[in-house]
Amino acid sequence: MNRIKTDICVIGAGSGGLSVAAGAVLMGASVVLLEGHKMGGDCLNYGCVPSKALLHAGHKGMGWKEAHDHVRDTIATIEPHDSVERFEGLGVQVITEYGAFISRNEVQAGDTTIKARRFVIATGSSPLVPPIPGLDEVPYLTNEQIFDLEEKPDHLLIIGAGPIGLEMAQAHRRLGCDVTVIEGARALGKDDPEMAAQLLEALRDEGIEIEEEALACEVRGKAGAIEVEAKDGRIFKGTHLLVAVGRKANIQKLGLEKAGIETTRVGVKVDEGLRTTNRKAYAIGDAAGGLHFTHVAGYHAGVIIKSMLFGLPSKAKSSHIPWATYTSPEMAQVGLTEVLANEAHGDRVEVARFDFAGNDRAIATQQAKGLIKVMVVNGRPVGVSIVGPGAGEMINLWALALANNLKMSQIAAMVAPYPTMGEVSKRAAGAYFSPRLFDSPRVKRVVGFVQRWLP
Ligand SMILES: Cc1cc2nc3c(=O)[nH]c(=O)nc-3n(C[C@H](O)[C@H](O)[C@H](O)COP(=O)(O)OP(=O)(O)OC[C@H]3O[C@@H](n4cnc5c(N)ncnc54)[C@H](O)[C@@H]3O)c2cc1C
Ligand SMILES: NC(=O)c1ccc[n+]([C@@H]2O[C@H](COP(=O)([O-])OP(=O)(O)OC[C@H]3O[C@@H](n4cnc5c(N)ncnc54)[C@H](O)[C@@H]3O)[C@@H](O)[C@H]2O)c1
Repeated sequence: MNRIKTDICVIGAGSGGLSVAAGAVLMGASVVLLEGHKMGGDCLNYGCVPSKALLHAGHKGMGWKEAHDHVRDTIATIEPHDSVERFEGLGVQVITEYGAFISRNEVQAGDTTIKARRFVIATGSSPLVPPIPGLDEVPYLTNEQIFDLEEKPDHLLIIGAGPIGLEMAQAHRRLGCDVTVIEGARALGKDDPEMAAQLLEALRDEGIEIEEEALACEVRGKAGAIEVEAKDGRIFKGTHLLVAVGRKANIQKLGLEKAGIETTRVGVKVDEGLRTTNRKAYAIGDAAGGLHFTHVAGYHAGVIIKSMLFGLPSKAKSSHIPWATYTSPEMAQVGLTEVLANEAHGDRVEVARFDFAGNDRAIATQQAKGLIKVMVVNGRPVGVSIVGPGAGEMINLWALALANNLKMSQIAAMVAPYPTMGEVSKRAAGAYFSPRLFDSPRVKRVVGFVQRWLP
């Protein structure tokens, strides 16, 4: 039995845990990092990276085998960055075992007991498998198996039309599969309905069946012949089944009760500074149960490093966190949607819109279908929704604006190169000021007066 003492023990080497470990060790703390499965976590192995690689393969029209080789090559190219070797090179002590608390300040990992001044729970999440009758008797896939499918499904059924369901729907459709998505409520329910409608129309136009208000209630069949029955009796038939109905935090086997760490319905209970009910322990990323994104796990890492290493007050916010769905067209959001902005700010919300049809580059490159909406309160953006080609890149500007509480006048003051798709952001800011400048009798009076007197 080994015993180790360290400043910081990080449990989980995914997006969040790796960022904490690297940051903390480079700033002088001693760090032990525990990983029970694959370095890089969900994002590298079963999430962001393979899904974006498979979508790319679909967009490029690759064949099934080529597409899956591309997925494997992409992971292999990025893997060294997240590897045990790299982290040991940085000075982190990596233990490739699952860890669990045995007391308030000790974690057991294999035959090693780690006593640390601070712990970080960065154990991520797993696919939620709902208790749908019959599901446990048919072969089904989750994000942990779908990227390893050797054979091409003739007809992929997908339960859940969130980002996982729809990204996988488009990737598989473009790789030549029939695809039916079965959604219990509204597809892309967390996004702006007007934006989602444009994306759903595009997906349906390429032959993806998306059935909304179809709560899956029973699953039957066998490999190659699967049936999903919805609550209203509709029956969907396919050869393969992907379950993509959300996530559950990996917190069951952590011995949290031994450390006095409480949980909620969605993850570890944390305060604004991501501290758990045990003051020595923090929880970040998917394990903390909030927004499930790699960049959120990375942001959380920064928040707790400030507090753990420097003892400074530090709070995690979510009002400036962007996200994107990487279908074609893409859809992106930061801050409040129009509905949420209206709920929060009522009549004070003004919505500035600009259609991609008015963007010259979009016209020239045949990508003129898309929309940006900016929700503005007192001259500052509080939310931005974009659907269209490159939406995930365009949202960066607005993520900067919301993170720094910039004004619309500062966006309007930016000169954007012509012709770029990114000009839509400036034009949206322009749309906010246009009525104030061009429809204002006062402005017209002032200009008339000045013109009479100017030499
Ligand atoms: C299909 C899919 C696509 C996605 N696409 C995107 C995207 O495009 N953009 C985006 O921002 N997000 C995306 N996400 C979400 C993103 O993957 C997660 O939000 C992110 O990985 C969370 O990081 P994390 O560090 O909290 O957890 P993870 O990356 O899951 O890492 C947790 C690690 O902890 C390990 N672990 C668990 N328990 C223990 C233990 N007891 N001891 C030791 N180790 C343990 C696990 O093995 C794992 O390696 C996607 C997710 C999926 C499923
Ligand atoms: N591009 C990205 O950034 C990206 C991509 C994929 C995943 N992710 C992250 O992963 C998380 C999980 O994604 P997800 O798509 O699994 O979850 P989700 O919660 O976003 O969507 C799941 C959908 O399944 C539906 N559903 C639930 N039970 C059902 C049933 N019995 N029958 C039919 N429909 C049912 C829900 O109504 C919901 O619309 C996302 O919230 C996101 O944070 C991000």
